[in-house]
Amino acid sequence: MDIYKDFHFEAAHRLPNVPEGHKCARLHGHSYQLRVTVSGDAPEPSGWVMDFADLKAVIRPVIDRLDHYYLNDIEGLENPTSENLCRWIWARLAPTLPSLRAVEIRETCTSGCIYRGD
Ligand SMILES: Nc1nc2c(c(=O)[nH]1)N=C([C@H](O)[C@H](O)COP(=O)(O)OP(=O)(O)OP(=O)(O)O)CN2
Ligand SMILES: [Zn+2]
Repeated sequence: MDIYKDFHFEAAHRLPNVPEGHKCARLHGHSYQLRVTVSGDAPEPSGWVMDFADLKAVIRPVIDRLDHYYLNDIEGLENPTSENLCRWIWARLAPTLPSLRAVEIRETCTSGCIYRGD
């Protein structure tokens, strides 16, 4: 069974490796949406995979590192595509969240990435 928790953060970025003239080479920002999914059984007596509050507590520090920052300045996010952002978040959650199933980032209403690990 999969459960998930949604978050959002505001951040600025530019993509340094796009072709000349690409709009994303310019500094711009997004209201990022993040969904983190974990999987497991939901046995009684808890009846849950894990407490949503515990999931939130694990993810919160990662959000705090991203919210209202210029992503390119963050180590490991020098090329802050959605794909690299998913990998970066995964690497920080996986050690304390062994049941991690997916990290999803939405940059805009129409664009995003789902990462399920390598
Ligand atoms: N595979 C990827 N492609 C692009 C990424 C990315 O992270 N991975 N990022 C961008 C830009 O960050 C851009 O801000 C978002 O791109 P786009 O979806 O083209 O944005 P629009 O608001 O213009 O979308 P429309 O729905 O087409 O208006 C670019 N590509
Ligand atoms: Zn962008």
